[in-house]
Amino acid sequence: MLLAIDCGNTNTVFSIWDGTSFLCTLRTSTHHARTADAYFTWYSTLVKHYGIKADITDVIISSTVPRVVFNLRVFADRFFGCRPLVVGKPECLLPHAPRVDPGTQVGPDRVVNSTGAYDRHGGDLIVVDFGTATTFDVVAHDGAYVGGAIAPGVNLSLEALHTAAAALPHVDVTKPPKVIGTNTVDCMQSGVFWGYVGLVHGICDSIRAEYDRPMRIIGTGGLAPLFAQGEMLFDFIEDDLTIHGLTVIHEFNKKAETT
Ligand SMILES: Nc1ncnc2c1ncn2[C@@H]1O[C@H](COP(=O)(O)OP(=O)(O)OP(=O)(O)O)[C@@H](O)[C@H]1O
Ligand SMILES: CC(C)(CO)[C@@H](O)C(=O)NCCC(=O)O
Ligand SMILES: [K+]
Repeated sequence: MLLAIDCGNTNTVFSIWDGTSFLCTLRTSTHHARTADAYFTWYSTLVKHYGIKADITDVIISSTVPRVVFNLRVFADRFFGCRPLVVGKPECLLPHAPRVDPGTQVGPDRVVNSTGAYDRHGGDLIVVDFGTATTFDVVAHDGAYVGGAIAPGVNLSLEALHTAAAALPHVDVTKPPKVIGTNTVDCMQSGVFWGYVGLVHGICDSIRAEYDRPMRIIGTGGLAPLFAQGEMLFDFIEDDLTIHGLTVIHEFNKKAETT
């Protein structure tokens, strides 16, 4: 069985894939100081809680935080006796190499999202991921990541408002009842919610104008469903795109090993 690990700047997701379906998905905050033993304590407690019989033989990791990879490697080696595949390392083969400026280190999550989206939908896509950053990944007709855009994440923007302005409270993102807010919280939520709706529309329209073929748009990340509410931003919404992409890359490497 495969343990797929998606480490973002805010959250880390572990998902167990038995080759047909995901047995469980576990989420924790990302901390570079978390040790291999701490990962295992957390992991084994939850796996036991859910009554899952997981015989992990393989581990694949995508990490936007380079420092966490060391402890995750130790975790894989110590508890599952395996050498993990790490997306972005030379030994981890990709079905489609990114086509970007020389020397660019594309975020592994963006490469993995592109792979997962291409596997499900074919090429000519824009993948919009609402994580710590809001990223736009352009997937070419052949499945390669060929660029995109990086904007501040939704929660980051709300946090920045609260941090920089003494009179602005901490608020959670939600769709406000109206655009014209009549109290501080509604005004902040309006600015961020409608601001991001406009940002996603604007960037996707501009990408489409710059790209020479029709494109479909896929929304992913925890906040995609919120932004999709009645706004016609996406052709598809997928909550497991990054983890799915990891299973595709793992499969690709397994096949390459045996041929
Ligand atoms: N299934 C879900 N339903 C509702 N909210 C969710 C869900 N998954 C995540 N969230 C929330 O949505 C936000 C975005 O989650 P997501 O996992 O896409 O990115 P993140 O973990 O914030 O960022 P990163 O992946 O960069 O660490 C988070 O604040 C998270 O608490
Ligand atoms: C943009 C983030 C932070 C989104 O998780 C990540 O993909 C990243 O660190 N990227 C590196 C730069 C790039 O993708 O071009
Ligand atoms: K993510």
